[in-house]
Amino acid sequence: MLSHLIQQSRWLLLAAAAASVISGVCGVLLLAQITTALTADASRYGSLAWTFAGLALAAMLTRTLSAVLFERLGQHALAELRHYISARVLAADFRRLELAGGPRVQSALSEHSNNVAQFFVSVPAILTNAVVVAGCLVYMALLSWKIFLAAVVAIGLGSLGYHLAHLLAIRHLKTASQEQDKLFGHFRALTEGAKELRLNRAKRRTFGSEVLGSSIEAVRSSRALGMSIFVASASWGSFLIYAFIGLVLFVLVGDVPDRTTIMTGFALVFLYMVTPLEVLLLNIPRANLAKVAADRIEEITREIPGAAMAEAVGVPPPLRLNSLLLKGVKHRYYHEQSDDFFELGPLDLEFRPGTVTFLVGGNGSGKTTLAKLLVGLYAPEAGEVWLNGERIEDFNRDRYRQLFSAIFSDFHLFERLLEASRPDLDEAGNRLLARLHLQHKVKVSGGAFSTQALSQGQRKRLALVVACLEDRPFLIFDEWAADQDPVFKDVFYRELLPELRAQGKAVLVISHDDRYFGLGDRLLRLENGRLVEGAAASPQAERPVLQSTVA
Ligand SMILES: Nc1ncnc2c1ncn2[C@@H]1O[C@H](COP(=O)(O)OP(=O)(O)OP(=O)(O)O)[C@@H](O)[C@H]1O
Repeated sequence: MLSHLIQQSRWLLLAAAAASVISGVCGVLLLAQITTALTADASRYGSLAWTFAGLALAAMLTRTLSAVLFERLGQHALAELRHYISARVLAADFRRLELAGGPRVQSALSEHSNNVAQFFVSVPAILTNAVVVAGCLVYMALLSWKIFLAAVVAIGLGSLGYHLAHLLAIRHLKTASQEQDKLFGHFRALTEGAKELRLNRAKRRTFGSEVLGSSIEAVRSSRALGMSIFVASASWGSFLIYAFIGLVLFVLVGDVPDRTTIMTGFALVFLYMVTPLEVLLLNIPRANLAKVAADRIEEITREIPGAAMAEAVGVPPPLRLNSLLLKGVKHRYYHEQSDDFFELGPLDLEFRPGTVTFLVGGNGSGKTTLAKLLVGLYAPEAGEVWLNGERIEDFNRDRYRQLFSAIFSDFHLFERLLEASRPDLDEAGNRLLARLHLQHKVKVSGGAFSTQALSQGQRKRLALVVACLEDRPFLIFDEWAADQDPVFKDVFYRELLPELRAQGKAVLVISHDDRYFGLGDRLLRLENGRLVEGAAASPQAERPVLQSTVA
């Protein structure tokens, strides 16, 4: 992931890196100028001053250039990652997305992406300071090979300590990023469960301290521990530098004739080198954190492989429904905690245009799962789906899904009506709003609802407006009427459903409103994942069920 981002902007990255390196080189040359000026004749001051001024200016310009370029690279990487993750989520197989879970995806899109982008902020610091440190070491090597060898030993010890610390720290950083995915789930509960948390003080307290609080703490402690180990290893590096300075100044230089001048020169080099070295050692952990975040993003996106979703070029011809057959289809959910399965099917069903089918059954009997299987959100684990004589498989499932409009009980209303291809969107939308008695509350203008601050039943009517605007051949309503008042329930069952039937739509209505079951053409009953025969309409049903076939 990180290497892909680096590869993608390699030229800009190279330019930024070159600017960082030049800035570091200018820093080292400035140091050389300073040490030369300390011992130079007054006659050379003029030329030294000009060189010094030129180098200072070049250092400032190249540092600014590299910082700006890296900042741009960081923002570019962040945007790229967000595009990439969103595209993966948009294309992901629905079931795999359900399994991966929203909070982990949210975490990848926000925190992990930010941490990866931070890499591009730490790189210039690492590069510039690495050049300064390397330059100082070379300068010392020119002065004395003994000092150079001592520096090599110090660097070797520092690297070994750093490597060991790295192995330990990375474990804690990984634990922190795993815990952070869970934390995003708790953040969601914080707003989505706001009502429940306010109504029950004990629940609020327990959630705040034991669930949310402990998760925040777990992230904090693992990350703090990981970063502390890195920082401690950076301090170990600094200590080695001071030990090295001591060794050079008090042991290696010895009692030479020109001791004061030499000592002054070395002291200057060392002092000049300490800050870059510390900055260097502190920025390497950030780059490591970016690596951990990039691995996490990769792991999450691997869990949500893309389903075949060819983007149609232009407007594809609308799908027709002549017949839709489910032959022996099955779906299974595995419940890890109880180590058991819920199995739906095998189901054999046929749907034809112009029919209204009621699907009934107790809670958890598999109605919604059947709807998800029917609309192609789940690929059948066994059996076949046939549309108009064509078998539906992975390669044509996305096209097949375009046959349906569905309102599930956990439906989502988008801010904009996304059926943008209709030129009469506003007009048709407002007509439908009037039919659903919402014209005084909401308008469609500029392709969007004027408000969504409505009751749940009213929002469901907006979802119905969207479904009607989509004008698909097959409509699915998952307990749509459950939130409607008796008057509107009547409108739905007695007016809208017959109208949809008359328009030749196939309609599947998941419902518990048994007094209306007689208005359908067919009644299907699910019990524990199996379709059962002998579905009977309620005694108050309005007219007999025309058919009760399980094909
Ligand atoms: N996302 C899921 N992951 C795992 N198991 C699930 C999932 N969704 C549903 N199940 C399991 O499948 C069974 C059937 O669920 P489904 O939502 O299809 O029932 P339903 O008939 O629509 O129920 P209800 O009337 O309560 O809406 C449930 O008992 C549950 O155990």
